[in-house]
Amino acid sequence: MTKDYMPFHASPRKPRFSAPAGAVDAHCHVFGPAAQFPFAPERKYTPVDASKEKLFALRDHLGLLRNVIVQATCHGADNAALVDALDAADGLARGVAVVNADVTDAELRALDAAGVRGVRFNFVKRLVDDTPRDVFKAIAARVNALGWHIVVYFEAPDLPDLIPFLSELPGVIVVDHMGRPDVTAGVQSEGFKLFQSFMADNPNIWVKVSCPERLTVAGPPYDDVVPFARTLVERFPDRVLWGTDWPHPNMKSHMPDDGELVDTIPRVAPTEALQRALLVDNPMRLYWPEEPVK
Ligand SMILES: O=C(O)/C=C(\CC(=O)C(=O)O)C(=O)O
Repeated sequence: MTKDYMPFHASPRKPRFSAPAGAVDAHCHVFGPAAQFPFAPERKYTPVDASKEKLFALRDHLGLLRNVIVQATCHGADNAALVDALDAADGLARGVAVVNADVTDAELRALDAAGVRGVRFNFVKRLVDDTPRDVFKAIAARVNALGWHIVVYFEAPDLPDLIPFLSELPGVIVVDHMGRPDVTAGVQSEGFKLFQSFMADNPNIWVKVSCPERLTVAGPPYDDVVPFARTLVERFPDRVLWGTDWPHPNMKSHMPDDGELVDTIPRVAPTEALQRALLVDNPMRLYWPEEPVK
């Protein structure tokens, strides 16, 4: 395990907020178990095992119904642990994979059959080595043909450089963790305005209003992050997703209580209509389009 790695919260409290029926945790991970699914040799961190059983128990404890499990960098492009979790989820989980340029069409089809609906491109330098943009473009075209979308993870200072590239990618693009704004700069900052105009100019850009625990400087209950998420939910109500980010790898300041994270939802989505869009309608449209939402 990475030195000083913080394990996930052992006993999160029950949220006070009751999520609407059918709510989706649209950003979470499974790690290992390493004995069965070894971590990637090129990884930048080694986490504590975070099993599918623990993830599904947390889902139930928090009053959520479904998960979108996102491949994390510690497993590289080996999606075996992700597929194992999808197989065990009884249709209640979908996945976002990581693939290399040499992935075969048969491997992509197998991931699709397992419930993968997106591919993740990671630009965060502490997590990955650089991937040439032509490689990402080629992968994007191939997964677009399967009807998948693209999830991108970057930090706010990298957005100006990435905009031309991201604008060329086909299909829906989902930005992780609000593009990691500097919350100390405030919602009126140039950086956050740029992010919003990027969304306004490109109707295919969606955003996860997730990860207050990583973005905060003030700490729980995340008063400094809530205005950012609320701004995006109110301005782009049909293009926002929410997720726990469990098991919160690489946290340094504190380990969040997942019950408290759920309780930020009514603060970022203050009406029932916004909560339903954020937690049910939007993720269902992207990940379970074949299921009628009641
Ligand atoms: O949980 C997250 O989304 C964020 C991560 C880890 C990650 O994304 C990865 O390893 O792929 C982070 O900021 O360290």
